[in-house]
Amino acid sequence: MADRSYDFLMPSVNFFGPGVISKIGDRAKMLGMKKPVIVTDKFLESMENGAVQQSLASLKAAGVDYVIYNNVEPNPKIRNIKEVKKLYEDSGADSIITIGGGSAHDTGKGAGIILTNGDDITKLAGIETFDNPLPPLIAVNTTAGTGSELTRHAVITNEETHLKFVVVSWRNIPLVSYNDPTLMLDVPKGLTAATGMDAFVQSIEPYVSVDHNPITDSQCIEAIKLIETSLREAVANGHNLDARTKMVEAEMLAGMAFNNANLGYVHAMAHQLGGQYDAPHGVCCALLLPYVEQYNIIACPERFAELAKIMGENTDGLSTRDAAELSIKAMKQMSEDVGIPKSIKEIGVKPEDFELMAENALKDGNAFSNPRKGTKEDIIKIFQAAYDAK
Ligand SMILES: NC(=O)c1ccc[n+]([C@@H]2O[C@H](COP(=O)([O-])OP(=O)(O)OC[C@H]3O[C@@H](n4cnc5c(N)ncnc54)[C@H](O)[C@@H]3O)[C@@H](O)[C@H]2O)c1
Ligand SMILES: [Fe+2]
Repeated sequence: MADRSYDFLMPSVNFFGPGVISKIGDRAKMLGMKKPVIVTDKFLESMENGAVQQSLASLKAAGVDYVIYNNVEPNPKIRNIKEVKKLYEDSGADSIITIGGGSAHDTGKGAGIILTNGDDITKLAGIETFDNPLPPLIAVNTTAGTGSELTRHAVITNEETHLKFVVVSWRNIPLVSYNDPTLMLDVPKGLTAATGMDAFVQSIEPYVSVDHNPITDSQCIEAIKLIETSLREAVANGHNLDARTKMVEAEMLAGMAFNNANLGYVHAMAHQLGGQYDAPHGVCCALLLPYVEQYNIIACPERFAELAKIMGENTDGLSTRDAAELSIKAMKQMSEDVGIPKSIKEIGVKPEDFELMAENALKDGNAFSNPRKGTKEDIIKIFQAAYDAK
């Protein structure tokens, strides 16, 4: 473990539970918001009685004016944050409300960053790279999920270079976030699986990260237990409110854990697949997870043996190493059960891109907390293993 001094970041306020969204108008007013830009996409805007329509009704009832940006794209691009900035300035807005999954929140954070810190966000990749606070930001979360509604990360894709980069700052943490599981009841199976696997990976990577501490460990352990008992059910039976609620609790715990203990090579490599092929983030993470962690086992076998137990494997009488291997088996089983494809080949990844993606993965901010230090050749081998998987 690294030295024992660390900052610990928590969301300031998260309103949690069925129906909490109905109060957003009053809260926005309490925060002094007069005209927020609503950052979302057309699909979410059109959902009958969905997160956007419920939020707008509540804002109207509270007398809060708004303008809508409805062009959020998955793996949000620099053009998206510039469009939000322009709308904000042209309309005389004073705040931001993001409604959606990680892409909506990161678009809102990215726009907030360039509104107060200059136009070129590519210069701000890294940790604590800017000084000025973002405009007031509320995040209404509709996936379980990235945890972006409460994290200090903004993940943006440069559409010209196809590089996905992360701007990390405590100033990115939304002032207020909403996690109302009733907004997630109609998330389709594939999206439930992909976003749930993202939360799963975000509870495993901080657990084995070099930056883990007892607080993040407890968050990871509880998140994994919740995911083990509820993700399969949420995929099989989306209208099960109990399973959806547990998945939201899990994604929040995972978000808080990686906000502090950071991630690892799964995310560093998944960002390359997202940037290069515009592939869904959770699917990329799930496809890489067992192969990265197989590589990581020798760095902390006892942590992986503990993971196996937490995931419900019977490790009685096994050596630490054999128990650790069971955690990899459990990761693969979870992916298979929720219907994730088997290999990165199936999502169109091309081996000729491995070398460049490996180079860039090692520069990604998430690479530094990985428990085993790899070379470019190691990362290429991991991509190859995830490609050959059957
Ligand atoms: N900032 C962070 O801390 C952080 C952490 C992990 C991942 N991310 C980033 O977040 C992005 C992925 O976010 P995501 O996985 O939440 O997906 P997303 O935000 O990209 O949304 C994917 C799709 O799901 C739809 N959708 C969202 N909510 C829905 C609902 N309730 N019902 C039906 N459809 C719904 C959206 O319209 C969209 O088309 C990636 O860019 C990833 O890199 C950010
Ligand atoms: Fe993630």
